[in-house]
Amino acid sequence: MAATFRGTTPEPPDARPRLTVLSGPSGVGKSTVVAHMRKEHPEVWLSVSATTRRPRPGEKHGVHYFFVSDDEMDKLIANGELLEWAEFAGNRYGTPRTAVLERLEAGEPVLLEIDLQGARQVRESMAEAQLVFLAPPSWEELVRRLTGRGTEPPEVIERRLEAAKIELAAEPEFDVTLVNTSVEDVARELLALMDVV
Ligand SMILES: Nc1ncnc2c1ncn2[C@@H]1O[C@H](COP(=O)(O)OP(=O)(O)OP(=O)(O)O)[C@@H](O)[C@H]1O
Ligand SMILES: Nc1nc2c(ncn2[C@@H]2O[C@H](COP(=O)(O)O)[C@@H](O)[C@H]2O)c(=O)[nH]1
Repeated sequence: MAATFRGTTPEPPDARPRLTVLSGPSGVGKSTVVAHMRKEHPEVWLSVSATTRRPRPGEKHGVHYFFVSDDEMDKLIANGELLEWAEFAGNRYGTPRTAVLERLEAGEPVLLEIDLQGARQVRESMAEAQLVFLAPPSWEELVRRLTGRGTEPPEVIERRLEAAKIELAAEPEFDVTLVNTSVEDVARELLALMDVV
């Protein structure tokens, strides 16, 4: 397991299922790792976020995101329905609160895939949450992955890379860093951190 860990060895996982937050710069491979992990372990519950971003080809409402209007997002925020929310590269994203709390109450392992600002909010409101940072093998590889994905125009890629500089500098705030060199290795390590295997 040590292959992709960076920094100190994490504490052994607590026996209780708890909230795990996966963050890291746009394009590092968070969704790829989570999809790989959930193929083998569908019992890991992934929160579906609300977003004002437009769907990419193939993205489905209620599966990848709840795609909402600006007005709907305003209401979710005003009504306190989000556990956390943030503006990222021109769109807003937030985690529906009730579903997360219900799953934790039911004793299920819960995973959030969110940005740095959201991770900081979760740390404030749920001190027991485990914060995992997914890092790229290098800056050049991050640029290659984000550009190679082909889902954003150049100006949006620039905004995401500007945000990535801030996110990479915040790595020490996280409990654990995993370097995404191999999707399979990182997925296995994340499962172990969540005490699923
Ligand atoms: N270990 C890896 N090696 C090579 N390519 C990878 C690896 N992990 C992910 N990728 C590729 O990198 C690109 C970005 O991955 P992905 O969309 O999962 O990133 P993300 O962190 O979820 O991004 P965002 O935060 O923008 O949603 C995809 O094309 C994916 O196939
Ligand atoms: N703070 C939150 N960030 C979120 C949430 N859902 C996703 N995200 C993060 O936004 C960026 C961009 O995502 P993309 O799908 O447009 O590429 C990425 O870092 C996601 O992890 C959320 O609910 N809250």
